[in-house]
Amino acid sequence: MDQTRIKNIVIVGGGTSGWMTAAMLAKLFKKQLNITLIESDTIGTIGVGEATIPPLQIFNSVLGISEKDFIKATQATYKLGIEFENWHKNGDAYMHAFGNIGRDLGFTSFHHYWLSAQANCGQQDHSTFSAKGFWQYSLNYQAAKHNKFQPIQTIAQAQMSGITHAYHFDASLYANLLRQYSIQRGVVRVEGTITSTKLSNDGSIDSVTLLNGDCINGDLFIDCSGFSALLIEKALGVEYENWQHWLPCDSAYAVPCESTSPVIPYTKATAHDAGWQWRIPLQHRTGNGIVYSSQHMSDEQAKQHLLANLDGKPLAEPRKINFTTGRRVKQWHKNCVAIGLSSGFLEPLESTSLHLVQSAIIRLTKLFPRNGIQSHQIDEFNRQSQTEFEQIRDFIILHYHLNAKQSADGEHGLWQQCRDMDIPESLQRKIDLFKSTATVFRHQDELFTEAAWIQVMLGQGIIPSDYHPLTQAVSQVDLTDYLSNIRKVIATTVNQMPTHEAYIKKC
Ligand SMILES: Cc1cc2nc3c(=O)[nH]c(=O)nc-3n(C[C@H](O)[C@H](O)[C@H](O)COP(=O)(O)OP(=O)(O)OC[C@H]3O[C@@H](n4cnc5c(N)ncnc54)[C@H](O)[C@@H]3O)c2cc1C
Repeated sequence: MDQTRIKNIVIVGGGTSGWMTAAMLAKLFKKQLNITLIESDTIGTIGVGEATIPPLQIFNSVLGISEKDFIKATQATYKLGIEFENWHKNGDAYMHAFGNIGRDLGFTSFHHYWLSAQANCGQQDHSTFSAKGFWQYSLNYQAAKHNKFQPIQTIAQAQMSGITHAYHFDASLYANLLRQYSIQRGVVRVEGTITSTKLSNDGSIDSVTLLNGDCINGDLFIDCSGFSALLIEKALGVEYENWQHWLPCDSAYAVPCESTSPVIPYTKATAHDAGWQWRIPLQHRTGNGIVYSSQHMSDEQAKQHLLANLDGKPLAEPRKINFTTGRRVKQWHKNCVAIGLSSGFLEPLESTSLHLVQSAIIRLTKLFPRNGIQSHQIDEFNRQSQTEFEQIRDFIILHYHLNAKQSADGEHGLWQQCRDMDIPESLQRKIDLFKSTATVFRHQDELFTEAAWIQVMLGQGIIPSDYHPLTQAVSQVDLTDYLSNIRKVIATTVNQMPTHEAYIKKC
């Protein structure tokens, strides 16, 4: 491959992915790179993507942006998990709360002890040991449902972990913050619309040309152009692997509404007949959207459903977004790396897109070419990206597949279709193992934790038929004490926490 020193970086797109990439490369590589970012005011950004998962804290901290500054600049709130309403059956609710649940004993995860206690509890204590009772052992869940928040690392006296949090934030304010940050560190911002891309003889990208005729050359191009995938697809022809047969929603309407009090510290994802609706509480407004399958719901029905189910007055007209779930077959091809929506899109259900942006940036940084781009670097980048996308895909399919919902269109309805579909073998193995032994195994770098998988599998109605034999090493009396002690510790801790709103006001 080319032995040229990689020095001139061109980022195409100024959405969240473009500015996150620019900010991190400028911070880490300092003056070693000349970074130019091209964004089009005429085209604008997608303007959604406001719920995150915990690792974003690390991203901000590497950039040196304090939590306090971030919360102020982006009107952010804290997020302790996602509540799934009507996903298993209408009327049911459960939460994917971040962080651990209970306290493991040795190598055996907490939920095995809880299942053992549940199996032996008799009639008298059924509320404590019903499936819903599991969340009494989640500090995050209890804090979320009591509208409390405080960063707590550990509860040392009980040897339990503390609060694990992410954020809800205004995506355009975050992009503004990172734009200022990047420009201060030498990133050159060019406003303009790209009309053509010139390729070199070896098929890599030589330059892009703007509507005003300016031509911008680069050694490495980062395609952050969103769903238009201007470079990776339109210029280089890299294919897209369509996953709609597993994740059939393909449309959304988004609309902000006035915020309501209290500002809750969790996202709500409420299933409806043909998809689901999100509620993302920010300090100054609530972000809402409806995600649906256009085969099962018309645009007008979706818009009306969304507007009829807002918690406050709408602040704008609902905006339509079309998407195709799937992934770019090669996210790095030649001298072009696709980051953000150009690299693929999974359902927004578990708020994973910005995390995928973050991890692609970290991966690119780790594999960053010094003298010329090597094919081994490209292959490793693509291998890791594929694994990551597939693991997250499986977790999201789990929510759709394990449902016991009735819908008006019966066997032709979305939920029946999702129940009946063949799922990836990797996911089937996980479900089978949990059903029969309550065990969850994750691959080393897998994003979603054991606690996350357990909550969604229990929440979606799996009752494991067995649990780990090591639970039998603890007497029934000790087991009861151990569980009641955890419940007490959590209740006391939550009781002492300030309300979410009070904590934000102090930021
Ligand atoms: C319905 C929905 C809900 C979502 N919810 C979440 C969520 O809760 N959490 C989460 O993490 N993610 C979510 N996402 C994903 C999230 O919105 C994106 O990952 C994030 O906004 C990054 O987008 P982007 O920067 O890749 O693309 P965009 O924001 O679309 O930016 C593309 C940029 O490229 C520029 N551009 C395009 N073409 C040209 C051209 N010809 N010339 C010059 N510039 C050009 C545009 O002007 C823009 O600046 C959601 C996505 C959807 C569709």
